[in-house]
Amino acid sequence: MTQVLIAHPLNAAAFAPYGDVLDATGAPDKLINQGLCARFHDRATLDFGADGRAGISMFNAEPCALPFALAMVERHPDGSQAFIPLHQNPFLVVVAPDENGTPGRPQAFITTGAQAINLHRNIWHGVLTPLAAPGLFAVIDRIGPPPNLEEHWFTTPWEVRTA
Ligand SMILES: NC(=O)N[C@@H](O)C(=O)O
Ligand code: NI
Repeated sequence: MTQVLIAHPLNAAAFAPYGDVLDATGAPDKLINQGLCARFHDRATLDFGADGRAGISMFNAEPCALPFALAMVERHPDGSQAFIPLHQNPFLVVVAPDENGTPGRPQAFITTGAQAINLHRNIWHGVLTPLAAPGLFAVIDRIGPPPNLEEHWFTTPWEVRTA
Protein backbone atom coordinates (compact mmCIF):
# COMPACT_ATOMS: atom_id res chain seq x y z
CA MET A 1 0.00 0.00 0.00
CA THR A 2 1.55 3.32 -1.10
CA GLN A 3 2.22 5.84 1.62
CA VAL A 4 1.95 9.46 0.44
CA LEU A 5 4.08 12.30 1.78
CA ILE A 6 2.95 15.82 0.88
CA ALA A 7 5.82 18.27 0.37
CA HIS A 8 5.28 21.72 1.85
CA PRO A 9 7.17 24.97 1.32
CA LEU A 10 10.30 25.01 3.47
CA ASN A 11 10.21 27.31 6.47
CA ALA A 12 12.68 27.78 9.29
CA ALA A 13 10.22 27.08 12.11
CA ALA A 14 9.07 23.72 10.76
CA PHE A 15 12.67 22.76 9.94
CA ALA A 16 14.10 23.88 13.29
CA PRO A 17 14.04 20.40 14.92
CA TYR A 18 16.18 19.12 12.07
CA GLY A 19 18.48 21.96 11.05
CA ASP A 20 18.87 25.50 9.81
CA VAL A 21 17.38 27.27 6.79
CA LEU A 22 19.68 29.87 5.30
CA ASP A 23 18.58 32.73 3.06
CA ALA A 24 19.22 36.40 2.47
CA THR A 25 15.76 37.71 3.24
CA GLY A 26 14.66 40.20 5.88
CA ALA A 27 16.94 42.56 7.69
CA PRO A 28 20.64 41.65 7.46
CA ASP A 29 22.69 41.31 10.62
CA LYS A 30 25.15 43.86 9.35
CA LEU A 31 26.08 45.91 6.33
CA ILE A 32 29.70 45.45 5.28
CA ASN A 33 32.01 46.50 2.46
CA GLN A 34 31.19 50.20 2.74
CA GLY A 35 27.51 49.41 2.94
CA LEU A 36 27.47 47.59 -0.36
CA CYS A 37 26.95 44.12 1.06
CA ALA A 38 24.32 42.75 3.45
CA ARG A 39 25.76 40.07 5.75
CA PHE A 40 23.34 37.50 7.16
CA HIS A 41 25.78 36.45 9.80
CA ASP A 42 26.50 33.02 11.31
CA ARG A 43 23.16 31.44 10.46
CA ALA A 44 23.94 27.73 10.93
CA THR A 45 25.08 25.36 13.67
CA LEU A 46 27.99 23.40 12.23
CA ASP A 47 29.39 20.32 13.95
CA PHE A 48 32.21 18.11 12.67
CA GLY A 49 32.83 16.01 15.75
CA ALA A 50 36.00 15.59 17.82
CA ASP A 51 37.82 13.67 15.10
CA GLY A 52 36.64 15.48 12.00
CA ARG A 53 37.18 18.79 10.25
CA ALA A 54 35.09 21.02 7.99
CA GLY A 55 35.18 20.31 4.26
CA ILE A 56 33.63 22.00 1.26
CA SER A 57 32.71 19.73 -1.64
CA MET A 58 30.89 20.32 -4.92
CA PHE A 59 27.95 18.06 -5.79
CA ASN A 60 26.51 17.67 -9.29
CA ALA A 61 23.38 15.60 -8.75
CA GLU A 62 20.89 14.27 -11.28
CA PRO A 63 17.50 15.98 -10.89
CA CYS A 64 14.45 14.02 -9.83
CA ALA A 65 10.78 14.61 -10.66
CA LEU A 66 7.74 14.65 -8.40
CA PRO A 67 6.04 12.42 -7.46
CA PHE A 68 9.24 10.98 -6.07
CA ALA A 69 9.71 7.52 -4.59
CA LEU A 70 11.61 7.99 -1.32
CA ALA A 71 13.21 4.62 -0.72
CA MET A 72 15.57 5.53 2.11
CA VAL A 73 16.84 8.08 4.54
CA GLU A 74 20.28 8.33 6.11
CA ARG A 75 22.05 10.15 8.88
CA HIS A 76 25.56 11.21 9.79
CA PRO A 77 26.21 10.50 13.48
CA ASP A 78 29.45 12.45 13.59
CA GLY A 79 28.66 15.67 11.79
CA SER A 80 26.33 18.22 10.26
CA GLN A 81 25.78 18.58 6.51
CA ALA A 82 24.91 21.77 4.64
CA PHE A 83 23.61 21.99 1.05
CA ILE A 84 24.04 25.35 -0.67
CA PRO A 85 22.53 25.52 -4.16
CA LEU A 86 24.62 27.15 -6.91
CA HIS A 87 21.46 27.98 -8.83
CA GLN A 88 17.95 29.24 -8.09
CA ASN A 89 16.06 26.02 -8.57
CA PRO A 90 13.90 24.58 -5.79
CA PHE A 91 15.06 21.25 -4.37
CA LEU A 92 13.39 18.57 -2.27
CA VAL A 93 14.33 18.23 1.38
CA VAL A 94 13.18 15.24 3.41
CA VAL A 95 13.87 14.81 7.12
CA ALA A 96 12.51 12.50 9.81
CA PRO A 97 12.50 12.31 13.60
CA ASP A 98 14.40 9.51 15.28
CA GLU A 99 12.29 6.95 17.11
CA ASN A 100 14.55 4.63 19.09
CA GLY A 101 17.10 4.39 16.35
CA THR A 102 14.83 4.25 13.34
CA PRO A 103 13.17 7.15 11.48
CA GLY A 104 9.62 8.15 12.28
CA ARG A 105 7.22 9.62 9.73
CA PRO A 106 9.27 11.74 7.34
CA GLN A 107 8.53 15.37 6.53
CA ALA A 108 9.02 16.70 3.01
CA PHE A 109 9.75 20.29 2.04
CA ILE A 110 10.45 22.16 -1.18
CA THR A 111 12.82 25.11 -1.08
CA THR A 112 12.10 28.46 -2.68
CA GLY A 113 15.23 28.26 -4.82
CA ALA A 114 16.87 30.97 -2.73
CA GLN A 115 17.34 28.84 0.38
CA ALA A 116 20.17 26.64 1.61
CA ILE A 117 19.89 24.08 4.41
CA ASN A 118 22.16 22.81 7.15
CA LEU A 119 21.20 19.43 8.58
CA HIS A 120 22.21 19.06 12.20
CA ARG A 121 24.34 16.14 13.32
CA ASN A 122 22.63 12.74 13.30
CA ILE A 123 19.43 13.89 11.66
CA TRP A 124 17.61 11.43 9.37
CA HIS A 125 17.37 12.88 5.87
CA GLY A 126 16.85 12.01 2.25
CA VAL A 127 19.95 12.36 0.12
CA LEU A 128 20.40 15.46 -1.99
CA THR A 129 17.42 15.65 -4.37
CA PRO A 130 17.42 18.46 -6.94
CA LEU A 131 14.18 19.03 -8.85
CA ALA A 132 15.76 20.69 -11.89
CA ALA A 133 19.09 20.74 -13.70
CA PRO A 134 21.74 21.75 -12.94
CA GLY A 135 21.83 19.95 -9.60
CA LEU A 136 24.90 21.94 -8.55
CA PHE A 137 25.50 22.45 -4.84
CA ALA A 138 28.30 23.34 -2.50
CA VAL A 139 28.24 20.96 0.46
CA ILE A 140 29.83 21.71 3.81
CA ASP A 141 30.19 18.61 5.93
CA ARG A 142 32.58 16.55 8.00
CA ILE A 143 35.81 15.21 6.61
CA GLY A 144 37.06 12.50 8.93
CA PRO A 145 37.23 8.81 9.73
CA PRO A 146 34.38 6.79 8.22
CA PRO A 147 31.71 5.66 8.25
CA ASN A 148 29.74 8.64 9.60
CA LEU A 149 26.77 7.13 7.78
CA GLU A 150 23.72 5.16 8.86
CA GLU A 151 21.07 4.21 6.28
CA HIS A 152 17.44 3.16 6.71
CA TRP A 153 15.63 1.60 3.74
CA PHE A 154 11.86 1.70 3.92
CA THR A 155 9.96 -1.52 3.37
CA THR A 156 7.66 0.43 1.08
CA PRO A 157 8.89 3.66 -0.50
CA TRP A 158 7.05 6.85 0.38
CA GLU A 159 5.45 8.65 -2.57
CA VAL A 160 6.44 12.28 -2.20
CA ARG A 161 4.23 14.74 -4.01
CA THR A 162 2.86 18.26 -3.75
CA ALA A 163 -0.66 18.83 -2.43
N1 LIG B 1 27.01 10.81 0.56
C1 LIG B 1 27.07 12.11 0.51
O1 LIG B 1 28.12 12.71 0.48
N2 LIG B 1 25.88 12.80 0.46
C2 LIG B 1 24.76 12.37 1.25
O2 LIG B 1 25.17 12.37 2.61
C3 LIG B 1 23.59 13.28 1.07
O3 LIG B 1 22.91 13.58 2.07
O4 LIG B 1 23.34 13.63 -0.11
NI1 NI C 1 23.70 13.08 3.91
